[in-house]
Amino acid sequence: MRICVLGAGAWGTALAISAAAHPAGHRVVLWGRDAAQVEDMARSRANPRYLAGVAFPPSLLLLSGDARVAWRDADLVVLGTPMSALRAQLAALAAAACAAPVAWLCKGVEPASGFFPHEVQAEAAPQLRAGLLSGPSFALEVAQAQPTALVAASADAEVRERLVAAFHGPALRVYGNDDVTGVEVGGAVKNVLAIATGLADGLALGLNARAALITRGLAEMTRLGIALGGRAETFMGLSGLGDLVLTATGHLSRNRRVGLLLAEGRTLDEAVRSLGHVAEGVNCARAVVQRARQLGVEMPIAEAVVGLLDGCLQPAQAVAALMGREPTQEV
Ligand SMILES: NC(=O)C1=CN([C@@H]2O[C@H](COP(=O)(O)OP(=O)(O)OC[C@H]3O[C@@H](n4cnc5c(N)ncnc54)[C@H](O)[C@@H]3O)[C@@H](O)[C@H]2O)C=CC1
Ligand SMILES: O=C(CO)COP(=O)(O)O
Repeated sequence: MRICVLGAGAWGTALAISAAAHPAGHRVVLWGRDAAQVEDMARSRANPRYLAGVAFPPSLLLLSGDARVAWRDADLVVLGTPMSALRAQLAALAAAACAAPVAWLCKGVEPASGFFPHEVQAEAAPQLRAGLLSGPSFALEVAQAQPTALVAASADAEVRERLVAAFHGPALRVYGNDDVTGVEVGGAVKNVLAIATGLADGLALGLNARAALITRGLAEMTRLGIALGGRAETFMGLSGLGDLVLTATGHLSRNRRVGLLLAEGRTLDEAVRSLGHVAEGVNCARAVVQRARQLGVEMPIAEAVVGLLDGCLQPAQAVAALMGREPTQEV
């Protein structure tokens, strides 16, 4: 299969490495917008800026310049860019009449519209055959071929099958799911919740607090997802509970790291700048909460994260606000 990955950050590069090493012998092109970075990668056969210490398989092709040259022969186009690039990339693919299935990797909500990725696609590029990959997957571990399970979500069975054929392999299990809304809500909300657990851990609030945040956070994610049309069981799966546990507890998470840095007293700007990578939870927390409010869905943990990010709440006030809520039923 000919696979084109657009976006040479951590996750796009990791999946390109994984696909290029696949026993099926896929022909994989990794496209990056920064010509100098792509030149360096082609020379060093690695992406030290985003994935230090991982060598590229010999067959991986690197390209920059006109993205159409990279994807025009592809059987599958993968968008390895953040949420902020999604609308423009989809519109460009649709305008150039891309016939191959397109799958995005970004996890979040568009800040201006409050749209989840499939809603952006429905508006910007409805003619594309589309889907996404999600689930608990730190880029570095996938690039190192450590065992990982992902979800390929699409309403279109052929798109799901294409994603499975492209990526399912010895170190990567890829499960299909037609609940696109549920999978996307899990991926977006877990990033917001990871900021909360990072903050709690940074403040040394204890393991009980972390478990409470994860569990009640899962309840918030599930309430929002069901209100948007997702299925309850999706939130108990890889893109829900699975990715929430990984991101809320794993030291490789950028979103969790933002919470840890805020707990140290760093400003949000300092925290985000020090990452050198995108932290989607920072960009989309407010839009997630606004979407929930419109639907009458209660998300107190996500609301507290927004208060912290906006500077309206200090960490101790956020904890007091959550602990001071009226007693209520668990379910
Ligand atoms: N890193 C990870 O472990 C995982 C990341 N994701 C998601 O994948 C998305 C990308 O994340 P990362 O690769 O980690 O981010 P990153 O911060 O490592 O890299 C982002 C890349 O996108 C490029 N980019 C940004 N805007 C662009 C545009 N308009 N056109 C072309 N390239 C553009 C940047 O130059 C950079 O190379 C995010 O939504 C993230 O939540 C999902 C699963 C795992
Ligand atoms: O989505 C991820 C793992 O599944 C990566 O999470 P972070 O963006 O917080 O690093």
